[in-house]
Amino acid sequence: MAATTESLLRISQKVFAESHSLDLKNQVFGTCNGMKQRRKVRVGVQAVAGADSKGVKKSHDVNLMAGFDAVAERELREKGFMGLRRTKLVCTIGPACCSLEDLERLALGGMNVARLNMCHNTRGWHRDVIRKIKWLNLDKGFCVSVMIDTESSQIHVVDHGAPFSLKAEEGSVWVFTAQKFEGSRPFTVRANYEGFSEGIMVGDELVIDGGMATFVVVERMGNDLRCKCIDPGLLLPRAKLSFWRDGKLSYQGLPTLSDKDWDDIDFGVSEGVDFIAMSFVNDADSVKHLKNYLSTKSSKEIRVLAKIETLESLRKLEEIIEASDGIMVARGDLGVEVPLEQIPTVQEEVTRTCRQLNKPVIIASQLVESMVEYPTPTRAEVADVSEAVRQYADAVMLSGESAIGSHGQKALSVLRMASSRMESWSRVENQQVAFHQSELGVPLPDHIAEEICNSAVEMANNIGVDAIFVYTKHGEMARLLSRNRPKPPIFAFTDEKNVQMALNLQWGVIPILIDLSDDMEANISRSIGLVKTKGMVKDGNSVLMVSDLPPTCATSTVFQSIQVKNID
Ligand SMILES: Nc1ncnc2c1ncn2[C@@H]1O[C@H](COP(=O)(O)OP(=O)(O)O)[C@@H](O)[C@H]1O
Ligand SMILES: C=C(OP(=O)(O)O)C(=O)O
Repeated sequence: MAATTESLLRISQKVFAESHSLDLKNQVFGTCNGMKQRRKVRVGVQAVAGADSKGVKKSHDVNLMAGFDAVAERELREKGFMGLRRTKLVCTIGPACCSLEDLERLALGGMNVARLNMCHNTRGWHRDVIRKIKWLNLDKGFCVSVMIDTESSQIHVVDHGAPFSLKAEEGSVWVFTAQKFEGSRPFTVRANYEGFSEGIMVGDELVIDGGMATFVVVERMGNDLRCKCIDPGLLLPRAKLSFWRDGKLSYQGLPTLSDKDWDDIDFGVSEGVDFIAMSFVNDADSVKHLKNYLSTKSSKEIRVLAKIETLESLRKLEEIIEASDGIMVARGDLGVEVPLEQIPTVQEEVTRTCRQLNKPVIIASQLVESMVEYPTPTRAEVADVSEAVRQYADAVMLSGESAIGSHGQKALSVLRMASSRMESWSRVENQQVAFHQSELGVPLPDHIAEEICNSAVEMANNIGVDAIFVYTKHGEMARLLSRNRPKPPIFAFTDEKNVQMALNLQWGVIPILIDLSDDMEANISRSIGLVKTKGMVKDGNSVLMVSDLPPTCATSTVFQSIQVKNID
C-alpha cells in the first residue's frame, strides 16, 4: 500500500469536506420550504415487462457515482444475485488489525462495519484507524461503516499484580480496593471505580467475569473489601466485577454514560462516525437523551445502537428497541447477569423483537472465540454462528478474534462462509416463505409503506425476480423490505451518504449512493445504467422496483409504486 501519511491526511480532509457538503442535504422527510407536509399517498402497481432503459447516463457519469461497494460488486459478479451474502459482518478493530493493509484485508474479506471499543487504547489511536477506513473507502471503493462503542460505567479490575491472568485458589483471601498504589501487592486487586464497594455487606458474593471465579466478602475495611475465594478460577486483566446478594445482582447505580463517554461521543461526532453503540443501557430515556444530544451536535444522523447486556434492559426491551436505531446483543456482559443457559433464548427473543419493530440487530461476543488463539473454530462455534444466521439476525460480530487474535481474517472468513451456507439452506431447503404477519408483529407507524413492502416481497418471491431495487431517501423502505427477509437481494439506491452507511448493517441490503431526482423514471434508468455498466445485471434479469417518491414543492403527494422490469 503506497499511501503516505501526507496523502492519507489530504484524503481525510477530502472525506470530511465531502461529508460536510452531504450533511447539508439532510432534510426531514416530506419537508418543503422547511414545513412538514401531510403525506397523501398514491399507490401504483405497474408491470413493465421488456421495458428498455432509455435515458441511461453515459458511463463517465456513472463512474462519478462512487457509491457502490467494491466487495459486493465483486461478490455479485462471482456468485450471482442469490450468492450475495445477506448477513452483515462487524469486526472489532484492535492492535492485531489496525494497519492499512490489515484493514484492507478485512474490508476485502467482507467487513461491513468496523467497531472501535472506546474501553481500550487512546483517542489518537482510534482517530488513526477511523481515518484509514475512510481513506480505504474513498480510494478503494469499499463501503465500510464506522461504529464506536462506549465504555460506560462498569466495575472492572485495573491491576491484579500480574500482566496476564492469575489463579484464585479456593480459600485464598484477597483485598479488593480502589486505592492507587505503586507497583503491585500480592493478593490485592485494584478496581477502577472509587465507589465500587458502596452498599456492599459482609456475606455478599463477588463474581468475577460472570462466573470465572467467585468470592465471598468476609470483612469491610473502609472502602476496601477482604474476600475469600469460594469458587476457584482465573482473574484476567480488566475482569468485570459484580456483587450478588440472595441470588440477586446489587446495582451500584452507575450512569450509562460517564464523563469520559461524553468526551468519546464528541470525538465520534468530530470524526464523522456512522454508529454509536451504547453500553449498559437500562432504559429508553438514556437512548433518547443521546439521540437528542447528537441531533444538536451533528448535522449528519449518527445512529445509536443500544447494547442489551443487563437484566434491566431485558425488562424494558421493547421501549429500548423502539427508542434506538438498532440493537447489539452483547452476550459477554449479558452472561454476567443472566444465567448462561438462558442466553440462547434471550438472543432469539431480542432478535425476533427487533425484526418486529424493524430495527437491525447484531449478535456479538465469542462467536468464534477459540480463534483468538487457534486457526480453526470449534464445531460448536460454527453451530453458534449458523444459529444466529438462521434466526435472521442482521449482523454477526467479531470481538477479540479480530482485535487481538492471530487469525482475524480467517475468523472473518468463517463468519462469511457459515453465513452463506445457512442462508442458502434457509432459502433452498427451508423454502423460505415470507414471514407471516404474526411473525412480523404489530403494524408499524407507516402502515401503508409497510404493506407495500410486505406485498412487494411476496411478489418478488412468487415471481422469482433476481433482485429488488428500492429508491429511498431515508432508508425506511429498504428497512421495511429487509424486515421480510426476501429471497432476492435488495439494492437500495439513496442520495444520502449517511443513509448508505446506516443501511450497511441491514440484512440483505446493498446500499448504493446515486443521484436521485423527483423523476422516478429517470432514477430507474440511472440505476439500471449503473448496474449494467458495472456488469452486475445481464439481459434477461428481472427486477422488482419499489419507490417512495417524496413530495416536492410542486406536488404534495407521496407516490409509492411497485414495478417489475425485465432488463434488456
Ligand atoms: N482498541 C484496542 N486496543 C487494544 N486492545 C483492544 C482494542 N480493542 C479491543 N481490544 C482487545 O480485544 C479484546 C476484545 O475486545 P472487545 O470486543 O472490545 O471486548 P471486551 O472489551 O469486552 O473484552 C479486549 O479484551 C481487548 O483485549
Ligand atoms: C460486546 C460486548 O461489550 P464489551 O465488548 O464492551 O464488553 C459484550 O459484552 O458482549
